[in-house]
Amino acid sequence: METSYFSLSKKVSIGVSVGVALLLMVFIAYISLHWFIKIKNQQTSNPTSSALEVFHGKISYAYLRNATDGFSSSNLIGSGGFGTVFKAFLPIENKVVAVKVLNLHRRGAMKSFLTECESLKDVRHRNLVKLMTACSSIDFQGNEFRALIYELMPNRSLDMWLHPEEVEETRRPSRTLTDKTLRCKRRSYCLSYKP
Ligand SMILES: Nc1ncnc2c1ncn2[C@@H]1O[C@H](COP(=O)(O)OP(=O)(O)OP(=O)(O)O)[C@@H](O)[C@H]1O
Repeated sequence: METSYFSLSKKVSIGVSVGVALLLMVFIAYISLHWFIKIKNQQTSNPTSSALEVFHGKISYAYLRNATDGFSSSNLIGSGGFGTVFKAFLPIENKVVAVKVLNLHRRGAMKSFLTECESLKDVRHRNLVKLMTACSSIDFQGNEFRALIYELMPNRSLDMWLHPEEVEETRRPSRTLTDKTLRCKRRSYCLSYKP
């Protein structure tokens, strides 16, 4: 009688232990799954941060602002479809670089930023400009700020050598529609010209 009582209590305690262990495992699995989904959602809702993970050292807005003398026109190199390029001296790295500040009001600028971060992160080629790092921050006015930091090409762009007067034009603050049309026409003439 006593033996069967002991074997019953033993069975009950084994059953309870197995039940508790199973519950604990289910709980741990639930927490891990929840945590994994949360991290995954954070990455997709903020693609900039995942794109920037590739860089060893991110750079702050204040640091870039100082390095370009407040993005002064004296440091302006040129401007393109999605932003303006400035020459900057990075004191910690003791290096002169080119900083492309993206104009986020321009449609496609953010996409261009993310694409460049993703595509140029591992590219090392003597004929391609090296993307050193990027800046994803908020400026002093509280606006989103994105910049790409490239190795400075001292000889400037191929465009500068082919059409120096056109590149100088882009440094001017504003161009009229006629100026732009003439520039496009000259470009298409150059492209269609075959010697
Ligand atoms: N790494 C660099 N070093 C020196 N000058 C640069 C560098 N990157 C850009 N520049 C200068 O800044 C100008 C603008 O460059 P940006 O990349 O914004 O325009 P882009 O080449 O016309 O490309 P897109 O319009 O597609 O953005 C170039 O024409 C070039 O003179």
